[in-house]
Amino acid sequence: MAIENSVIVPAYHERLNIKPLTTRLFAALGNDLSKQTELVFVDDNSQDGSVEEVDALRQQGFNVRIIVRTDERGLSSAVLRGFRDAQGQYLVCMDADLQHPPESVPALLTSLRTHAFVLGTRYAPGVGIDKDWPLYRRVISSGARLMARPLTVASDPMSGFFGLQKRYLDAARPGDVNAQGFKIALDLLVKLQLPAHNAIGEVPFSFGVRTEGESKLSGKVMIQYVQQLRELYVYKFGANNLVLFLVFWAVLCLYGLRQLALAAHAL
Ligand SMILES: Nc1nc2c(ncn2[C@@H]2O[C@H](COP(=O)(O)OP(=O)(O)O[C@H]3O[C@H](CO)[C@@H](O)[C@H](O)[C@@H]3O)[C@@H](O)[C@H]2O)c(=O)[nH]1
Repeated sequence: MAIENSVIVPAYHERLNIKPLTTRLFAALGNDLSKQTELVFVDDNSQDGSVEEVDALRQQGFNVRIIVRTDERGLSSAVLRGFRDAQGQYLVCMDADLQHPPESVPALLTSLRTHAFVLGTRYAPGVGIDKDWPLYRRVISSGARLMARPLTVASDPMSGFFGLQKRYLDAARPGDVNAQGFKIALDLLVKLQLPAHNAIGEVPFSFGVRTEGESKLSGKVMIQYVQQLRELYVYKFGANNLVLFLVFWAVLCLYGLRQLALAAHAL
């Protein structure tokens, strides 16, 4: 049976998460969907046994493979590499660390049949973010989301759990999509030529906490986000509206200070 769906997982030092993610994903897909779906890890030469782990799972019959990059590092560029290499027309991106539930992938794939882009969202009734996700990450995430508000109508553009139809990516100009940093979904939402109506579907999911390995979010990634935002504001509104960007930056600082003050008050 032809491969229609590719699930792309950027992975750096994620050996311990590879097996649970693979088994949970294919269990959630069930027999029929599993036959049409490949799982592709894009690893940046972790050298932690991830390759052997994937090989063992493939020998057990799972349609899983791993691309190892030796000349590049970074989440967004790893995702783009996986998308380029994918066999399927329906692409899903998710983190390796199980914060994105593999059980929600079938819903994303279903929604992709009728939408060009589907976003896994943590901001919908009945779902949310695990209470153990650190306060400083919540503050950063809320601020980052606020700053992206003028760029897209999507409720959770910071999400790393999303899908798209490959033809829209194929139609983008080479080099148009920003391969730096972590915020690949936001970049694609702004830059791809999506249909005017009913382009974006949303699938609510509950964001868990990582139990194995560590987050790779660093100060450098945050600076890359600010640079990316500046570029996106210019892309969408033109160079003259950079002032908009600065206003939002100011709002973000005030919001962050308010959240910190509230947190300090609660201690
Ligand atoms: N290949 C590769 N993968 C990477 C790299 N950096 C991170 N990854 C992989 O990308 C995924 C997410 O990285 P984390 O470091 O776990 O990110 P996070 O702090 O949990 O943040 C995630 O959740 C946020 C939700 O607020 C998202 O905003 C963010 O984009 C990311 O998806 C993981 O599978 C991780 O191994 C890299 O340099 N190279």
